[in-house]
Amino acid sequence: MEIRHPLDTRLSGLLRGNSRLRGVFSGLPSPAIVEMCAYAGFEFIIIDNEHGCADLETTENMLRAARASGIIAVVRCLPHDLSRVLDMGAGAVQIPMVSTATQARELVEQVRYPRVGRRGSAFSSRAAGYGAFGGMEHTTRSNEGIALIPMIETPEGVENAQVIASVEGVDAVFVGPNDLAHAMGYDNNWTSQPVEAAIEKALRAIASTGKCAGTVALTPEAEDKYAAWGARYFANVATSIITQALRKAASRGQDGISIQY
Ligand SMILES: C[C@H](O)CC(=O)C(=O)O
Repeated sequence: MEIRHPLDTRLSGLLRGNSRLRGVFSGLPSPAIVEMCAYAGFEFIIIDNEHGCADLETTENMLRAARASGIIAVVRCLPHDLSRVLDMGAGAVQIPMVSTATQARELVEQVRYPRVGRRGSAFSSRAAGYGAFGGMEHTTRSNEGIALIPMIETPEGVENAQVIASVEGVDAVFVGPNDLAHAMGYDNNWTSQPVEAAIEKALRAIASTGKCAGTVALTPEAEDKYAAWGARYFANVATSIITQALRKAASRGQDGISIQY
């Protein structure tokens, strides 16, 4: 019998490659949405534990659905949830509101076991196969394979994009355009010129370090524009896609309006 390791470490390798990666944020607390995104053809899903109502148990079941269906799972969570999210088997974590290299280094400490960082041990957790893949095997697989993706969402973060991306142990940096627009005083108008200029500045700075840059891309045109600025990791928003499709169906195809996220 072939046994699949519960801790999926594929993303860290892909982030070091050259190809574009496409995924979706999902605020919906459901293993079914994970499977739907996998069967739709997305490479990754960002299980949202910053927003939405997914609790930790549902998140663990969503990680199981990802492993079974083949899609890569990233969990977006706040730093104080990192320990439990990693123990339940997240192979990639995306952390909001990182504005300095010091904050990024602190996240590396939380995500990596000693001697690299100071993550607490739970070698009988799901991530370690409930002990079946514990010990040094688990330490090495986790320290080398878990992808850490800080999110830049403030003007300070944009200024520090290069040093944040340069932190050893950071695998990619994601620019959150909506929060950045808010922080810059443009409400959620992240297509306004000054916000676009800040997104471009951050993406170019991240890419200049050789680390993978990511952001939200809702259309192929947007993806191509951000790719020209150095991005390679693109996330759409599942709830918006679904609502938009439902609205179109409910209006018998009349209402093709694009939904904000
Ligand atoms: C879809 C996400 O909430 C993206 C994000 O954080 C943003 O600020 O934009």
